[in-house]
Amino acid sequence: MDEADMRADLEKVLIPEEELQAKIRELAAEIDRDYEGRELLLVGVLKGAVMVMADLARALHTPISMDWMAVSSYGSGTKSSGVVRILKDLDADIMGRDVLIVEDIVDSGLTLSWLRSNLESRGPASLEVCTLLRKPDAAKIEVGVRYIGFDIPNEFVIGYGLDYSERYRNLPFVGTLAPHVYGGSGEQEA
Ligand SMILES: O=P(O)(O)OC[C@H]1O[C@H](OP(=O)(O)OP(=O)(O)O)[C@H](O)[C@@H]1O
Ligand code: HPA
Ligand SMILES: [Mg+2]
Repeated sequence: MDEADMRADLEKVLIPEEELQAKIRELAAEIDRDYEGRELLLVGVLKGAVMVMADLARALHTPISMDWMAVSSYGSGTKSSGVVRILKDLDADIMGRDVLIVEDIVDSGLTLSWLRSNLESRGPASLEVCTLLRKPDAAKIEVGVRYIGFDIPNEFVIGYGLDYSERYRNLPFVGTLAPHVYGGSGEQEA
């Protein structure tokens, strides 16, 4: 698939690149203020959070380390299965550390809710969450999220780390997928 094909699969651009980057700088400034004098462990959730993690980490002045977890609840489709599997665990022990989970999106909240309690049980000094996107109308469970980039409508989105069947993660903006790509309305089923 070439770039023209990829763009033909797009329905619309929801958040342009410049807006994403400006928001990440805002979030970083807020995080810098909140963690002044401390050191942060950023925990990126693979693979979707790779882009947010890379840009957020570079916008922060707070000293950070990075670690990664891979969990999967979506498989290749557009609906959360609700079953969370650890595909790759953290390398580091987070006991006594200030930990910030970095996510691309909180959709049903099932992934994050599970991840938050999993990491909480490992005894960090503090545990907060930063997500670029959140879908308030899709929430099946409420999860505490301290830093939120954008609240978006309940549509399946792609780009800037977000995939549909592993594609489109490298788009520099967030967009919605044309229904012809997956034969759906775009609304996620409950
Ligand atoms: O709030 P939820 O409904 O649980 O959905 C959010 C999660 O789903 C996506 O990950 P996915 O399982 O697709 O893996 P990926 O990051 O590798 O694409 C996304 O990156 C979040 O981690
Ligand atoms: O809207 C979405 N797009 C891509 N991946 C996702 N994972 C949860 N929600 C989404
Ligand atoms: Mg995915």
